[in-house]
Amino acid sequence: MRLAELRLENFRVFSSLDITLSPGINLFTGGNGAGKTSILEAVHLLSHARSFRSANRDVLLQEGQSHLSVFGQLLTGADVQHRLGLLRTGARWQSRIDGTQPQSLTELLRLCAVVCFEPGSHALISGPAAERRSFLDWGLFHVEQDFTLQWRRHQRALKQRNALLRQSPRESELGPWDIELAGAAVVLADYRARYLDALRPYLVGLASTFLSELGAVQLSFDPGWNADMSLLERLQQNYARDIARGFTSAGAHRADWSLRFDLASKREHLSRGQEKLCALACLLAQAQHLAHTKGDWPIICLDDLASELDAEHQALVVKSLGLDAQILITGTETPVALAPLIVDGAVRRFHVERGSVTAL
Ligand SMILES: Nc1ncnc2c1ncn2[C@@H]1O[C@H](COP(=O)(O)OP(=O)(O)OP(=O)(O)O)[C@@H](O)[C@H]1O
Repeated sequence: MRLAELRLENFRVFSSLDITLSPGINLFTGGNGAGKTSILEAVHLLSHARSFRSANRDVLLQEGQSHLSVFGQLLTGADVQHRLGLLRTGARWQSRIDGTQPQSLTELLRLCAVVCFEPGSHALISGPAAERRSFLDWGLFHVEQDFTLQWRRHQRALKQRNALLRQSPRESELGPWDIELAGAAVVLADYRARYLDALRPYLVGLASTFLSELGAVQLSFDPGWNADMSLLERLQQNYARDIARGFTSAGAHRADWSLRFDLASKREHLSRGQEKLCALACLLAQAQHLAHTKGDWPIICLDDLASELDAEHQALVVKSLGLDAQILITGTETPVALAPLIVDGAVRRFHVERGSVTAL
């Protein structure tokens, strides 16, 4: 899929922006604070309904303005066209698909898939487990129709059980919620384990290309509870502890996964640059898997590529990008790895300067 056009109004430094994007590589260069990352942030917003740099969507609104909009004309691999919009008026956010308001924002997010590598992406490797869970869950949202339903069922059961735990319940009162929660958690764990299995060949390939010095890579999955007993038994065994703490201590909400290299057995053995390459391998593996399962590449955003990776790794990354994928890259300078592609005319270049963008 690709964005043919991106329009922004009152989005961060951009009062008004309207750009036509190439279906292939798009490069945005400009000085610090020009607004390059904000363009990728807007594209990411159409896919995730949140920014990758702040949990607070209010900061996206241009200082002093009361409304903002992000509009994208999306073309899918099957040549289907959609006009996607996210609007904020006052404190209210609304979504639009082809001019009408969908029943839920999920409909819009399902249409547009964007994978984004940015300076904070190393959190996927070194950050909390929640980062890695949402990586799996985002991929599953796009490849498994039923996943969202199951995820919501699990969230509901967890919320109810936790609410009950805070009221010092009798053990018998927890029973029905244990059954509901354990049932939903087992389904989620199964989805997640299978998804990680499906990613494995892509991830192993990319990780060994980007990080060949670290030897073979192993992937492991932790569903969020020990396999020595069922989750239902575990929940029952943890009653006293869960009631004392007021929350459920084991289950799919504690799931995690990890990558381990033969020659760097602990995560702490990785340099910051290696963590970033590892995260990039995960994100591109997710993009490749999505392309092969859905027959359509997600849009790939690479923020500040040249300052994140050395020239050798930039070249490896550029080589491993899907030829059919739309790619948006930012940088204060042109990344060296893109120079040959620019000579071939394969890159559409834009100059960004404090809130305005010029196609070069
Ligand atoms: N809500 C806002 N309203 C107005 N301007 C904003 C808002 N949020 C950020 N800015 C401005 O937008 C610019 C930041 O843009 P962005 O982070 O996209 O720049 P960049 O080109 O990626 O910079 P760098 O190369 O330094 O990372 C800054 O000039 C900042 O002051």
